[in-house]
Amino acid sequence: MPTQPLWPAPVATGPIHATVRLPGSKSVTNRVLLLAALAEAPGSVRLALRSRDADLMVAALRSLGAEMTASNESVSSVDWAITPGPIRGGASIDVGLAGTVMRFVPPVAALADGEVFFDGDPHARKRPMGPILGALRALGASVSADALPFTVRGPITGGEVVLDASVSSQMVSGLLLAAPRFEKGLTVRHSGPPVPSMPHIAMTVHLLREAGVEVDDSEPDVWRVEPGPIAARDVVVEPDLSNAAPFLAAALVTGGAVTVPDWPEETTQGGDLLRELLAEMGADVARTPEGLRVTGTGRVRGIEADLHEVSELTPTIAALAALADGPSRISGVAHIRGHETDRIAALATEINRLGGDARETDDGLEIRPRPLSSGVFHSYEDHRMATAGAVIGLAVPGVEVENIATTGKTLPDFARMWTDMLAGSGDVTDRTDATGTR
Ligand SMILES: O=C(O)C1=C[C@@H](OP(=O)(O)O)[C@@H](O)[C@H](O)C1
Ligand SMILES: C=C(OP(=O)(O)O)C(=O)O
Repeated sequence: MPTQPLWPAPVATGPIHATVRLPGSKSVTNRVLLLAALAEAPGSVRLALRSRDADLMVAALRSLGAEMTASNESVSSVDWAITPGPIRGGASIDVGLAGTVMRFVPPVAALADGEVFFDGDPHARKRPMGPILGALRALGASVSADALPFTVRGPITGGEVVLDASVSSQMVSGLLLAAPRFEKGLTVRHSGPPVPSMPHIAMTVHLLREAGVEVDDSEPDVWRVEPGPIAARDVVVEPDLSNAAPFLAAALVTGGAVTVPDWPEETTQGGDLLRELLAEMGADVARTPEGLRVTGTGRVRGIEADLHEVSELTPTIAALAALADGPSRISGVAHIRGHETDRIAALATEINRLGGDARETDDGLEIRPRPLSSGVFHSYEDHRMATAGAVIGLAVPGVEVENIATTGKTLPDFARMWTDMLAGSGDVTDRTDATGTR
C-alpha cells in the first residue's frame, strides 16, 4: 500500500469549550438528491452536504439525466437546484466507497432503457452487493455480476421481491427509493437475521412519505411502496448527527463542553442516540437554546452497548472505550466488517497498536482500560477510523493519524474544524445556520 501522509493528532491541553456547527447529513443529502432527480418537477435541496460521497451521488444522478445547479457553496455545504430528466442508459458511474451510491443508484439505473456500468474504489469491490443485485435480477433486470464492477440493464416494472438485508439496511433503502417510479410499485420482504441500522430505513420511509409517496411498513420486515409521482420539494438538510460524534466525544474526553447547534427535536438519524450513549459514558447531555450541549468531567466510563441500530457510531464509541476507566463491550455490529473497511478488525488492531487492550468478538469488540502510548493510527480509507484516531489523540500524546484527508468522504473540513475546536475559537462552522447566515 502506498504510504499515506501522517497527521499529528492535536492533544488537548485543557477542557475544550466550543460550538461546532456540522454540515448536512450524508444519509439525508444522498436520499433527497436522489428523490429530487426522480421527482415530477424541479425542486431544491438546501444545506446539502458537500463531500466525496455527496459529490459522487451528484455525478451519478447527472450522468443518468438530472440537471443539478449549485449555489451558496462552501467547503462542505451547498444548495442544489435540481431538474429531473428522463433516466437514460449509457452511463458509467463511479461509486467511490460510498454505500449510499453503490446501493441506491443501481435501482434508479434499472429504470433506464439501456446499460449502466458501475465501479468504485478497490475496497468497494469487496463491499456486499449480492442481495440488492439479486433483487434487481429477480425483478427482471439483467445484472452482470454480484459485486462491483457490474452493469445493470433495465427497464424493470417492479412487483414483489424477497432478499436478505442482514448485511446492510441499504439493500432495502436502495430498492424503496426508486420504487415509486416502478410501474407496479414494489413490495420488499426481508428474510434472514435482523436488518441492522433500522433507523436508516425509517429515514427512507419518512422521506418518501414527505414526497407524497404511499409506503406501508406496518408489517415487520415488509415494505410496500405504491407507484406514483414523487413530489417536487424544497428540502433543508439537517446537520449530520453521526459526524457530530467525535466532536461531542471531545467534550467527554477533555472535561469540557461542546455544543452542536440545530440538533433536530425529532429525527430519523440514528446519530440522535448519541444523547443516550454519551450520557452512559459519563457526559451530561442537555438541550439548550444554542443547541445540544455535551459536558464531560474528563472521566470516561466504560459501556455495554448493542449498536445494531446505530452501527456507524462504533468507531467513536470504541475510541472512547479505549480511554475509559472501566471495561466496555460493543455488540450487535457483525455487519460493520463490510463497511468502509472491516471496522471490528481495524479498531482492535489500531487500539492495540497504541498499547491498548481490544479484542474482536464475532459481533463487536471488548475493550479494557490500559494506558495508551504514541504511534500511528491507520485509517484504512475509512473516515470514521480517522476521526476515532483524532479522539484518542486528544488524550494520548504522539498519535499520528494516517491520511486524515479520508474524512472528506463525509466531512471534508474535519481537520480544520478539529483544530479550531481545540483552539477554543467558539463557533466552528462551515454551514449556514437555521436563519440562513453562513
Ligand atoms: O442508508 C444510509 O444512509 C446508511 C445506512 C447504514 O448502513 P448499514 O445498514 O450498512 O449499517 C449506515 O451505517 C451508513 O453509514 C449509512
Ligand atoms: C458505513 C458508512 O458509510 P456507507 O454509506 O459508505 O455505508 C459510514 O458512513 O459509517
